[in-house]
Amino acid sequence: MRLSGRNLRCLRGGREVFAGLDFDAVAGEAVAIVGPNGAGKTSLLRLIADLLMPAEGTITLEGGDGEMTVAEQAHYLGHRDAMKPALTVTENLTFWADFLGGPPADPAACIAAVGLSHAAALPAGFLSAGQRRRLSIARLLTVRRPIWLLDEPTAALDLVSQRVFAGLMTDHLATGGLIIAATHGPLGIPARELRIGGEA
Ligand SMILES: Nc1ncnc2c1ncn2[C@@H]1O[C@H](COP(=O)(O)OP(=O)(O)OP(=O)(O)O)[C@@H](O)[C@H]1O
Repeated sequence: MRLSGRNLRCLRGGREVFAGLDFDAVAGEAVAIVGPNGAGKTSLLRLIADLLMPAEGTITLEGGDGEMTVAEQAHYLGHRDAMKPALTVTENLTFWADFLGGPPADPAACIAAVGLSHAAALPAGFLSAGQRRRLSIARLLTVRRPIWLLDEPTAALDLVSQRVFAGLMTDHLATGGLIIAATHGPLGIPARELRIGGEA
């Protein structure tokens, strides 16, 4: 599988954020998008996730499911954790599994994988920032999608959780997945750098 972008141009609010941007990511590989604040790291992830339209350029996927869009084969984990605060941790995951479609993994196993079993019955609104992020990471595991698009995924994670997450990313890559992550810090796994907008 190869995900590629060619000659991408991105406009936000009528202003050019970047132009002429190329990228490639292949199965088994992590790409870290780095660059200063406002360079367009989140915007690039949103272009790939089909949440924004490029002003120019193309995004193509070779070796994926030809009947599905890139977005349908991707998980997008934004820097704001998307969850329903009144639903419990387990109910949030069940909701996401239904919403995303496809054969769901066991919610209890996904919750255990991110170390949240003790909070499974708690409303998500009661979770700390790091626990919310761990619940978002559990969403990546509920339904298998080969492309992970991650915006500052390690923000709010303590060192133990960062190591757990690194293990989950390594497993994902080892099973043919690919990861593109916007990050200001180390991702915790080997990653090829895609720098946009010059030095941070
Ligand atoms: N909805 C919007 N309308 C207008 N401009 C926007 C909008 N969203 C983002 N921008 C602008 O687009 C530019 C790129 O933003 P983006 O969030 O992609 O940058 P980033 O590299 O992820 O930044 P950071 O490192 O601070 O997270 C910024 O100048 C931002 O102000």
